[in-house]
Amino acid sequence: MSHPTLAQRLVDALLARGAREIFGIPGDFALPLFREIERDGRLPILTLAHEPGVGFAADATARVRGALGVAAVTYGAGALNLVNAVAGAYAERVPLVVLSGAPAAHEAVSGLLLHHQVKQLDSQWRLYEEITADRARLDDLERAPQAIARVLDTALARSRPVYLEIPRDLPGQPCAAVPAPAIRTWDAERVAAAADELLARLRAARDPLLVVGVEVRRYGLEAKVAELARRLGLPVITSFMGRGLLAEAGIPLAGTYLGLAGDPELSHRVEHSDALLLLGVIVSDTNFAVSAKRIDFRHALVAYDDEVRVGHHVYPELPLAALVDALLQRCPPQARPAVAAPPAPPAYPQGLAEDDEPVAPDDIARAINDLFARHGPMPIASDVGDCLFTAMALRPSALLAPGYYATMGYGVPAGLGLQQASGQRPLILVGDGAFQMTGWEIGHAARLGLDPIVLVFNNSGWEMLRSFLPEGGFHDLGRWDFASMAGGMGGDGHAVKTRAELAAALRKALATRGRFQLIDIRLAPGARSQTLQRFVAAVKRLSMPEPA
Ligand SMILES: Cc1ncc(Cc2csc(CCOP(=O)(O)OP(=O)(O)O)c2C)c(N)n1
Ligand SMILES: [Mg+2]
Repeated sequence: MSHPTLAQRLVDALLARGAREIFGIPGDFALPLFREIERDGRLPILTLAHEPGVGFAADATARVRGALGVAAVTYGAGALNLVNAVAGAYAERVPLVVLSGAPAAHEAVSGLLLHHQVKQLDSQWRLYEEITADRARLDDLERAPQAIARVLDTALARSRPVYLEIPRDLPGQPCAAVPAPAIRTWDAERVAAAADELLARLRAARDPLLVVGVEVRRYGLEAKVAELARRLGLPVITSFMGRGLLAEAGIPLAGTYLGLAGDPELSHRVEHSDALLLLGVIVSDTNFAVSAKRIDFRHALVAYDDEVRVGHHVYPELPLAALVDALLQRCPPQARPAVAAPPAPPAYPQGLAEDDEPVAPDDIARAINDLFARHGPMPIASDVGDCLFTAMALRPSALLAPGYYATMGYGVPAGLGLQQASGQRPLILVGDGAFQMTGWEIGHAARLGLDPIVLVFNNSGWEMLRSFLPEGGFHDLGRWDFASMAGGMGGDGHAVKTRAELAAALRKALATRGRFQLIDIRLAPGARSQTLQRFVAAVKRLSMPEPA
């Protein structure tokens, strides 16, 4: 029996921390790593066309499972192509592992400039420091096991991307075992003090509210947080980024806070609550910028990024999971303090008129809500653009979207990763502009055994940008016929203009398995969702100084 190799030990460690596949594109600096991983056979390598897609797909698998997602690339051109997806994973708290091939030690000292090299041989190493929570160069086989364990455990503990650089002469070399996943520890007394203070504030409040954000999913806490909301009798609101959270937790959601762009009653309650508990919420402009009344976060109760703030009290190094457990321990099931009735759940638009009227974005929301009402919710991957604003009008369902980092190109690759990780057929919402970036990854769906339903909001331009700055011819993209391209990529295309055609295409797509379905929705130029229109009006209102 030959001694286990560095690659096999790396696969052991990734499997032990929840990875179940690797998305990747090799290059000569990564071929030995790919060969050793394929020989090992426990982590399938799923290849795509372009590294941004690799990163977004791996990101989606991490979000779905609440475990490590893995992207493997070559040194230089590959790893630098991946940067934007990794940056998005950092901003949105995703435990994405980057495996990059690298020159062998003897090449590094050859005195030659190496192909794919940028400024210095370690330029890539330095670039990745800024977009990862930890990194290691596995160039010393004695120290590699500890380094791998430290870096992968950091990815999970901080729910952030990490980077491992593997010189191409080492993947097949014998290597000792990697330590098992570390068990997180924390200061129990500190957790108790934070939980006691939080509960005292909530129980003394006139209108306590719970807002849930991305960390609740990243740390697998949706069920516990739903139970906590039940026991505390707290209305549950999601942040813009947290849309889709607790959708399957069997708890009435009061809606999504969108400030001036959202439900006025809900926004008013959030902005005037005297005990706003933010669990795992990124306090960002996309979540809170369009507030009519600036929320004073100094008086909010904020638990985010391993820190709990109660007014001016700060409790550091305090994992969200530990806090939630401590709160549950202090609120036995029978305790249910009386609090004001939760806001009425939002009414989701449905009942699409199947007529010859041209499709508008809100008709797409109606059609999807009708579909969910008939067949149950489907998981959704959404790109950036009006499709994401339209998604705010959908009935609750699992939603993957770059709501904070807001990069285009996420939707289609993430939909592939979503179906790969969940086994559930997803809907993918994507604009024509974003589809032009990474939508072509859909051509790999058949080979990977995936069959998403893709809804292209084809409005012939960058409509979201145009809504912010109408003048300028640089928003126009021309009308692309995506429907006719689907067949050549192994799927079925449906070009629709009217609401009746949209409803029929959705029914046909739902009934067709084994081939991706692309519904090319020819929107009238300038057609926008109500949510986007309200968002733009809110931004304009807030950016205009109040008249004297
Ligand atoms: C990688 C990247 N480059 C540019 C931009 C900036 C942007 C934000 S929204 C947008 C237009 C999106 O057009 P699309 O047709 O997809 O959707 P729609 O607005 O509904 O028509 C751009 C160019 C971002 N966010 N990410
Ligand atoms: Mg567009």
